[in-house]
Amino acid sequence: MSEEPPAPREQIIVDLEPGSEWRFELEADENIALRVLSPDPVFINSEELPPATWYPIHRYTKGALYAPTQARVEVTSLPASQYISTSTIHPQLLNVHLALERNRILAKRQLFSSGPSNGVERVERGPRVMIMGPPSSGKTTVVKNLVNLALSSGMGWTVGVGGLDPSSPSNLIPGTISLSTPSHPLPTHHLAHPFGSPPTSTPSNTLSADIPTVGWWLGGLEPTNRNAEVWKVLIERMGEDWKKRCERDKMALASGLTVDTSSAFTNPLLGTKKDDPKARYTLVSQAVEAFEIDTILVIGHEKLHIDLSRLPTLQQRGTNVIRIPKSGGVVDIDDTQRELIHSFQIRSYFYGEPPLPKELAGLLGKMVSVDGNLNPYSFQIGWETLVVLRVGEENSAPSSALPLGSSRILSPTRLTRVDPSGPAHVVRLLNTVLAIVDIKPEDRIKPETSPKVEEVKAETGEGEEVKEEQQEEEEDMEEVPFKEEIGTREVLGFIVITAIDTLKKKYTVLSPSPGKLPSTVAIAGSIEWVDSA
Ligand SMILES: Nc1ncnc2c1ncn2[C@@H]1O[C@H](COP(=O)(O)OP(=O)(O)OP(=O)(O)O)[C@@H](O)[C@H]1O
Repeated sequence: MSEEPPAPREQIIVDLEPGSEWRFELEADENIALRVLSPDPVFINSEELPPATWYPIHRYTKGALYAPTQARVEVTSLPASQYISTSTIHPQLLNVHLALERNRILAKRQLFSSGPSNGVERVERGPRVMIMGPPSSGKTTVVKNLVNLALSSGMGWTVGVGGLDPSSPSNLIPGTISLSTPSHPLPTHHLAHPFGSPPTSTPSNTLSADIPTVGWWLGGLEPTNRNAEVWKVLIERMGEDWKKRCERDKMALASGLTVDTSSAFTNPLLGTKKDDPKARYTLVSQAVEAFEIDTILVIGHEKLHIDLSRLPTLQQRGTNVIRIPKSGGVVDIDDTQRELIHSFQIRSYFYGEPPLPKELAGLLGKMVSVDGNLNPYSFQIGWETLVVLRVGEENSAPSSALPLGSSRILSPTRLTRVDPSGPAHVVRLLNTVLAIVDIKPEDRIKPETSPKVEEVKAETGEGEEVKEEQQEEEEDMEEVPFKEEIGTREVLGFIVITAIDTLKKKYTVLSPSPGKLPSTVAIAGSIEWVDSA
């Protein structure tokens, strides 16, 4: 019996007026593809859609097509939630882009020519812009648009993208901050990696070009007062990395940097030391200093704009604070959706990006065949072999365990080795995502030079008692034979602990590719993942 040929597809057309946006929100069962039928270009997040070719967009994605001139687009199916709006912030984003582009061109001229400047304004480096705003204000979307505008200009820029939002969406696994350097416009096919996927050991996918990316592991979804010191060190390290990159790559220096931020940046009191009550917006000042940011774009939020314009640390540096409107199309992402995005991003790290659904396969031809070829690998590794560490004060023994009147002086980025034989509710390793860090021979410290836990006695007159307790505490804590610095080092990759065998003393871990782990020292945080796909 021969199969019946598929019914001819109904042609669904979206007509766009000049300067309008077609906004869509795809649900769990909605996958679409679209193609431009009219002669003029149509953009998605400032990436030009290839003319006449189908462009797939996966379920859950939310976004908008923008047509500067009259346009006609064909869609495979109409999402339940979609509408056309003539209110768009594209002209404003274009104005910002043109101002940034001018600086890039002047910087390039300055950096690549040795002759006198002949009265032309001297600009030593490309623009460094940081985007700020409350949750779901469109920060990531603005970053993506500005980066794509620069990468589409035909000038060969390699704009740095700073991901200072360890929550969602980020470039690597949630819990990471990242620095990437795309050289082609970033596509919008799905929500796993809005800034392009980093190269992993898994085969690359045509839907999200591999983008060179370096990541640092915070191990949490946002900067908080508890991880503020670790955050500070990570930002400094990332800033140094960017500086070094610019020293060896003049084009990167001329192209500049665009930084996405966590909405926690809008909280004036976060990360501020208790002994400095006057300090405000410490997270902002730290980032501005680390990356030598010259412009902050504030989305919407009038008070934040005024607050930052008056901030002495920014005034002293001459940082411009500019307010841009919030797009009416930005979708409020609730907690359930955020969890879904996080889970999706982690799954994509291990299993690759989602395969295209069959109904789009015929339309997209070759694009489909590369999906689903990924080779994640699960294996067992002994507790003694895989060294799992935690970074920071919050992971050390509780201060309440110390004698009355005494307090502990610990380095805020100290390392603690996690002992998996401890009580499960304390150890919390099952389903934990671990960041693998590189260890060199010089990172190991000899036992006699290992840092000891120090305690100071408050003036209570109970000296002897405190000393005794201190010794017990020291004996209980396992010394970590590595320099503290490895805990905030750039990461090599990620694994997840999927099972713990307490009898055999082994972890089962999932890695994105077969073969030996690049290092057997891993940092745990609070990011957990269970594959529910
Ligand atoms: N003009 C638009 N039309 C339709 N959807 C949009 C538009 N602009 C942004 N969105 C969508 O709204 C959602 C929130 O935007 P975005 O992630 O840029 O905000 P954010 O401020 O970075 O969020 P977060 O709170 O995670 O920091 C995203 O799914 C994005 O694709």
